Amino acid sequence: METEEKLNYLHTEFPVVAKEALLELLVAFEGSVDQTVKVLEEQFDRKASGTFKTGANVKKRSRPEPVVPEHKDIPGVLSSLIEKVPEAKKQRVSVNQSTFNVPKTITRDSVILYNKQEIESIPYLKFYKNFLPGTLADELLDELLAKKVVFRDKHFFIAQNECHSNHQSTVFYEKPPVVVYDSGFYNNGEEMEQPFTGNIRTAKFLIEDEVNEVLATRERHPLEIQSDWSASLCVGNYFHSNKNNIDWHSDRLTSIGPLPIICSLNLGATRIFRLRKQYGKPITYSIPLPHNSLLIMLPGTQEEFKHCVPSLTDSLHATHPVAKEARINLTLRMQRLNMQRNLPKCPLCKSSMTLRRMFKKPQLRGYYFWLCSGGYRTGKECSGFYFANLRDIDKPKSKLYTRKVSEASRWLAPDDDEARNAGEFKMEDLEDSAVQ
Ligand SMILES: O=C(O)CCC(=O)C(=O)O
Ligand SMILES: [Fe+2]
Repeated sequence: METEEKLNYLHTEFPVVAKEALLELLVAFEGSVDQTVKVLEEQFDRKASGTFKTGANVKKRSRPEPVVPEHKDIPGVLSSLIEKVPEAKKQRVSVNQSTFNVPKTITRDSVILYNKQEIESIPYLKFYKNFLPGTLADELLDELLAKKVVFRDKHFFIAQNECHSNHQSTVFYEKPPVVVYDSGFYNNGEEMEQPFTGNIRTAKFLIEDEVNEVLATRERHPLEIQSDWSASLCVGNYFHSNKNNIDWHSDRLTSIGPLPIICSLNLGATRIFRLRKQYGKPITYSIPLPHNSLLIMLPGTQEEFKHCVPSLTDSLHATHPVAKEARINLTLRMQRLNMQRNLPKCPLCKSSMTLRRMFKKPQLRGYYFWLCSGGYRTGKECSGFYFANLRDIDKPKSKLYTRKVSEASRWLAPDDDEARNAGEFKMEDLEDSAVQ
């Protein structure tokens, strides 16, 4: 049988498993359909679209069995399946100066990370399968599926063209927000924010405990939050089907500050989440995020990487017994409230400004700056710019901008020798690379 025929056969038998995953298994078993089928049978019902095998614990509603979070890599659907591949064939992949110990590449520029160990080979990530007690995750999913109407399109402008997102979003807050997330970017002028529900609050407490345990093991950079981490808001994204996606971006720092922690809780269908370094060799990491998985993006992730959820056919790795193709992603974030009280206004047009970090030129990489966001909101482009001086970021009153690069805040990744060795910054460097 030709590979294509084998794949078609496997796909008919296990329609819930994406072809990309089937191909990977097939290759790992050197083309043996029998062996591939054996491994697949351990995790999936044959010809049972959308239904995962739950072993002895088959439940009336085909729900995965509730699991008490142990915060270890609890064996689960795709990951355990891939772990059974005889030889994980690790190789070192060099990403610019960073050398992560990551698993086998699918192509030279694309790596799939399936389990905790593989995902955490990227030092900015923490991953937990079945993070919440199963009943809580299921209830949260049901609750959010029923709240479909509160999720709306986001509107914005790119190069003066009005755009709207291809997925729907909302923002949940602890109480009426002291400061609306991203100066109202998410609510597009409409009342869109929702109060935290009991289930979101419970999930938030469990996530906060985990984050604070992780933080206790790390050294903190002075620009990071210095207190305990506590999520003041939760951005919800609703992907009705595989056609919905979120484009490449890094999360806006304007209200959550530099070096933020963002916790991404996944409910419903398993979709691929992609990460790509902002500079250097363009390797893409693909991470299937199943129902009730938690991905913690540690400080530096937004600075160093872009991420997306593609709508390619292979992005849907598995449907969910209840949600089918629908996926809801909650990202918990902590606002830097004092910083938001002191956000600068554009020196040219007085609009609000967004906080970004330079990454293209090694001499400039790492400097934070403010850029006028007028164009993004209204379509009227404006090039208002300041360097960001974030030294007093958590003080109630502070001046967070400067025109002097010598006063600007900078963060470089620990392995970014290219930037460290790049020499002095020159004003000409700024002219052609500040706006990116
Ligand atoms: O849905 C996801 O996994 C990512 C969501 C995201 O990137 C965002 O809300 O900024
Ligand atoms: Fe994001």
